[in-house]
Amino acid sequence: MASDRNVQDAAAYDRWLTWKHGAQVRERALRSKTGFPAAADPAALKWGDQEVLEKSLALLAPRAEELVAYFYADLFRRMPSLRKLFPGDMAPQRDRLLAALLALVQTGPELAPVLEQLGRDHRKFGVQSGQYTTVGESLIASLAHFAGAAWTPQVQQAWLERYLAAVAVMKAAAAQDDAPPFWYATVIDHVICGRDVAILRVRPHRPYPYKAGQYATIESPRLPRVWRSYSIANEPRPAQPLEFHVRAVGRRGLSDVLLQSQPGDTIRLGPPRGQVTLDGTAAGTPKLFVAGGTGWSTMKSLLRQSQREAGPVVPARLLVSCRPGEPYDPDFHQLVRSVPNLSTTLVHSAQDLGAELRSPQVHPTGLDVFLSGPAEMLTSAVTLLTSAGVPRSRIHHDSLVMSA
Ligand SMILES: NC(=O)C1=CN([C@@H]2O[C@H](COP(=O)(O)OP(=O)(O)OC[C@H]3O[C@@H](n4cnc5c(N)ncnc54)[C@H](O)[C@@H]3O)[C@@H](O)[C@H]2O)C=CC1
Repeated sequence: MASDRNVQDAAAYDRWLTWKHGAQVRERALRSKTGFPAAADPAALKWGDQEVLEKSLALLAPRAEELVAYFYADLFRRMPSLRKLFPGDMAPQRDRLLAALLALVQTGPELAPVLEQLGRDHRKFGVQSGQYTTVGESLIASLAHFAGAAWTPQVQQAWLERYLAAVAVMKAAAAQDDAPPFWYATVIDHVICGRDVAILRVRPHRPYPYKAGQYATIESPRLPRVWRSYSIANEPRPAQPLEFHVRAVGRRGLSDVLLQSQPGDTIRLGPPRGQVTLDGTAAGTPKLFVAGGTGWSTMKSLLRQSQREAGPVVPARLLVSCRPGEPYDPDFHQLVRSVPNLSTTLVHSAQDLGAELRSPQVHPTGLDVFLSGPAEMLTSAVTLLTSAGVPRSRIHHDSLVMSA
């Protein structure tokens, strides 16, 4: 029998659910009345009682993974047509939902900007407004099932309010967004650099407006409905192809599939996203660019943009942490040499990067910092820089926790 971590389609979910919980429990869950209202009144949004939600989450946490698997099984039983909106491999999807639920309870209304973006991003999946109700019904039924006797009317009310508030924010943002939900683009070429990175160039079929430092989500027909984020490594210029840096991870995920793409392949791009841009930073203030691995692509775009628009970046420092034998990018040395007053340091370990970030000359007063790389690198760099006195508001990086 499949384990709850690797069941991959609706039928397998259903078999797993029946095996795990018994047919009667499953039927009860599917029939459960959640009292789910048809729509939330946006003028009277309530976010649910924080204390009640936190207690409920703490109770559910030990079985959270099971709960999420149960939820998707329940959802696809209620509305089998929803299955086609999701990728074949549901494991990453379940992890995302779990992270989203945690953030929703822990962060509450302050999560609104993230939810707005999530709502806009869901347009590219073709989600219909009414499907949010089915998802909500299924979620409440799943929470109720796992909470057991602790599922009181008060707890249900808190979860309902929180879910409805989140969905209202997502739907409102989606309704106001008049940009295309996605763009088609044709692969021009890809060049393998080093052992396992490809520099991929694609041409969108219609203008794709973005800012240097932003990223795009990409989907390939070779792996339908799997969207992943990649920085756009060049600065925006009319009619210029977009460049992405993709490292093989060996799990037959999107990066591996993109490494096999052929000239002429059509892919889809989600709308450009991301806060790591030069917007709001003065041209003359000191800047620190910190890149880890293929996070270099974000810095490449920012450096090219600085070069084109504002002349020399003065003064600026670039720290790149990469694997031995890298940087992989054949443009790297020429580009960094061509930016006047840019001082560049290459390191090959987290420890050496930490030592550089601790060095006082790396953070002069008035500094703006731009970070891109593995999540662990972002976390440790933010901790080191803020404890060295760099204001949090001057450290720019993207969090992809709830990206769609
Ligand atoms: N491909 C893209 O367009 C972009 C990728 N990213 C993310 O950047 C990462 C890049 O992956 P790889 O190239 O495989 O990177 P990698 O695994 O080669 O790591 C790059 C460097 O990050 C540093 N690092 C790792 N963990 C650290 C920690 N805990 N503290 C401090 N430094 C640490 C290491 O020094 C390492 O050399 C991925 O997580 C990817 O999601 C971010 C932005 C854009």
